[in-house]
Amino acid sequence: MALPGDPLYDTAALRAIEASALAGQADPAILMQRAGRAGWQMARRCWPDARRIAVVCGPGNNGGDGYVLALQALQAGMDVRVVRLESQAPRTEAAQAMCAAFETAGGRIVHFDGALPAADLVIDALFGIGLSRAPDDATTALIEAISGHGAPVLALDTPSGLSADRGSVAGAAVVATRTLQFLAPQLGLRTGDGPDHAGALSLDTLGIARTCVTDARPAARRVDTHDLAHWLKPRRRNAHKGRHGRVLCIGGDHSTGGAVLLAAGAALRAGAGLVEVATQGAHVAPLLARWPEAMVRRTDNVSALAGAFEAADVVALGPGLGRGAWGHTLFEETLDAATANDRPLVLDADALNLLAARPRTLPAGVVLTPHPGEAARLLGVDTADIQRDRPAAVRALAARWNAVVVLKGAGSLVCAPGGVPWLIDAGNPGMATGGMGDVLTGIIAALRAQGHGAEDAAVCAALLHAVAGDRAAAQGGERGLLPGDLIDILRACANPGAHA
Ligand SMILES: NC(=O)C1=CN([C@@H]2O[C@H](COP(=O)(O)OP(=O)(O)OC[C@H]3O[C@@H](n4cnc5c(N)ncnc54)[C@H](O)[C@@H]3O)[C@@H](O)[C@H]2O)[C@@H](O)CC1
Ligand SMILES: [K+]
Repeated sequence: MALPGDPLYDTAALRAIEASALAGQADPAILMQRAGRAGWQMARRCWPDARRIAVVCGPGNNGGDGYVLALQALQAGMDVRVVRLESQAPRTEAAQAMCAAFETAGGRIVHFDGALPAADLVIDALFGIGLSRAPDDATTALIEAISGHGAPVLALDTPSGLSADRGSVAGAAVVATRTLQFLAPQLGLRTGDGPDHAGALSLDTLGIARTCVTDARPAARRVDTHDLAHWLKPRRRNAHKGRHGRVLCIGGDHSTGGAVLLAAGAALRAGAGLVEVATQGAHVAPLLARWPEAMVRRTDNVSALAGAFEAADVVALGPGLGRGAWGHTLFEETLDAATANDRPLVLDADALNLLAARPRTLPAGVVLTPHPGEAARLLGVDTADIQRDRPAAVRALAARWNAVVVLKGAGSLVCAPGGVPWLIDAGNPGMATGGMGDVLTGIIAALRAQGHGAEDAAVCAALLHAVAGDRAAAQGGERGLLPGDLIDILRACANPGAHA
């Protein structure tokens, strides 16, 4: 069956796509011509009333695209200025040719002196996928002038200064109104800082053969609401509760009982057949009052759980576990028992911190759900290192722990060892609330219990979580969004097709 989602590419893959598209082409500048023309058509379509066009050109082929666009605009009778730093005259042969053609046609080039000319539209053709270092002071001033101009900004290929691979910004990057990507979609525009800089996204494949793209290895696959149906099929009519799996949630030390309550509720609403909770004695009654469908027991260690552990199809460990003696004991004993009984595990929150502090080999099929801070501890680096290159971080985590990893945060990434990461860019800032991760853990456990493999359960759960967050935010706004609001709406989202 075809994989769900849309592939996204990094710079290496885009270079390979370009090389295969150009193989056998007599004119290597053909793609630049098409890119500049596509940019001008997009500008006309989106801003038909713009008459004064400022085109900021850099020294590479992205600048070359800008000169082609500038010539097109000039020939259409617009008032066009190309603006560049004095030190950034075109350096590639193709860009030099496009610049010469613009000048020959009477086009004007001005050097940036701290301000851009008055314009109805600014074209950002400073850097594309060839960005290789943080911009210096003069370049930063130019980037800030583009973003602060006030007119709409159309970025060609990439908002200048943003890493097309990682979605990170070293120093400064253009904030565009729209970005027109060339050849194939870039991962960096969809993760990290990318969405805040790219604005609306468009793609022009520049007329290349489809196989040039399909032969390249994607850097990630992006899944969205409509992909839920790939995993969440209608149930068989003769279903019974035993068929939908049994989840055991372990956690909720004193003062953090709500975490395991949320995980259990999410597991129920994501369709687990049976949910059992092992927690501190004080939480048994409140948990039963909120979720009478759950089986709740007090526990001090796994031997007290014997039967529950063996009956469970999946064990979720971590929500509210804490790092005290109680959490420590349950952590060690659950991992021993899961290894001995071959039970799939979902590890979250303090189970991840305990794992980082006491590394051990994990049994097969584990799902880890770190936020960037937990991810940093699991790799022994700083949180900033994780955020600088989230795609590399999720791959490294999956390889280091031989587990499926959900790296949470804006643009969540899910990766199996040696695999291509999945990107979930649904979700919203309202979801940055304590307890949201517990809901995700419960959903993963429920899907795992219903028979999905570790990777399928993790990516589908992360998507379902984000979609539920967006639906809940659409109803009542982002500020004040609570994990419980997601649980309330989860059922509607977990039955795609039933509620069109
Ligand atoms: N790769 C492709 O498939 C195609 C590329 N085209 C365009 O060409 C772009 C790639 O061209 P290039 O490889 O020439 O790269 P860029 O034009 O993106 O930038 C590279 C140039 O900028 C300089 N540079 C990089 N970072 C800098 C910094 N921080 N401060 C100052 N200078 C810096 C480099 O020394 C080099 O001269 C694409 O993004 C796209 O816009 C299009 O013409 C058509 C197809
Ligand atoms: K650009």
